[in-house]
Amino acid sequence: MGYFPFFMDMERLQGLIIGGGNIAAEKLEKLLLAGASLKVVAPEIKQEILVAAGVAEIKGTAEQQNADREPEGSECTEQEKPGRVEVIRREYRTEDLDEVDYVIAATGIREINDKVCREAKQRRIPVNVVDDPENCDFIFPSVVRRGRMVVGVSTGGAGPRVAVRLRKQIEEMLPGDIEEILDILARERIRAKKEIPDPVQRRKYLMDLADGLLAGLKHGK
Ligand SMILES: C[C@@]1(CC(=O)O)C2=NC(=C\c3[nH]c(c(CCC(=O)O)c3CC(=O)O)Cc3[nH]c(c(CC(=O)O)c3CCC(=O)O)/C=C3\N/C(=C\2)[C@@H](CCC(=O)O)[C@]3(C)CC(=O)O)/[C@H]1CCC(=O)O
Ligand SMILES: NC(=O)c1ccc[n+]([C@@H]2O[C@H](COP(=O)([O-])OP(=O)(O)OC[C@H]3O[C@@H](n4cnc5c(N)ncnc54)[C@H](O)[C@@H]3O)[C@@H](O)[C@H]2O)c1
Repeated sequence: MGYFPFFMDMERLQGLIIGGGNIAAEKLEKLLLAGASLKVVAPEIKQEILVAAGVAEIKGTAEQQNADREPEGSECTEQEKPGRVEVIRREYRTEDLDEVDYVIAATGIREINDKVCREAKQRRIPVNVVDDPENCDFIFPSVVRRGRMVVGVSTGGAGPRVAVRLRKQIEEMLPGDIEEILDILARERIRAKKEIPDPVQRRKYLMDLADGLLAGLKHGK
């Protein structure tokens, strides 16, 4: 195992989640915050995933939620809000991997997860198996988001609870205005690239600006 935290632009990739239960819903929610496009394939799909896909309304009671479900064995593909979540209510098939950039196996059924994992690896599609870190090509970190800033904490699978605790500590220590600071820096960066042609001067300008904004923060908070 040798993990490296690349920060991928998820908006460019097509993801697939096999399984539509609690863990699938959690992974989906995190990926959607990064603007991901995902297909979810499972015979039973949780209400919150259907809501995210735009194929169900938020309902109050469990009875109402069950009433929303398609009869078992029905197969239907419903295209949701453009480019975000598509739900396919049936069991996994190999061809689900067609044109997919990464896949998450979250069925809780060992044979199905193993099949997804094996077939993804055959196609060199990165795979996450939620209850089998040894077979994962990528694992999920505990995430802090503040606007453009993202922190991912991983213990390499050793202790997810530790990742959660560290994430909470990082959340507490972050300056409140970090989002605004990064918005200013992003704007100034674009402007500086156009208006300060000398790279040495540009670099100094951007470094001084960043240091100044952060210093102001330290004193202001
Ligand atoms: C960080 C987070 C992100 C997320 O889920 O997106 C995440 N797990 C979280 C929480 C959490 N998960 C579990 C507990 C109970 C305590 C415990 O078991 O330790 C808690 C703690 C809690 O809930 O407080 C149970 C658990 N998790 C895994 C297994 C299987 C195994 O280890 O074999 C089992 C046992 C299942 C069982 O026994 O039945 C596996 C994985 N979980 C990972 C990620 C990956 C490695 C991350 C790392 O580097 O540490 C990895 C390898 C695969 C993956 O999922 O990618 C998310 C926190 C989100 C947040 O709040 O910030
Ligand atoms: N990674 C983590 O952080 C973590 C934490 C806790 C649990 N887990 C593990 O995650 C697994 C899933 O948990 P859950 O609570 O989401 O389970 P769940 O029972 O709520 O959901 C299982 C889903 O798999 C679907 N499914 C079953 N057979 C399928 C098939 N052939 N093709 C496609 N989909 C199929 C079901 O329809 C359902 O949507 C469990 O094994 C659990 O131990 C992982």
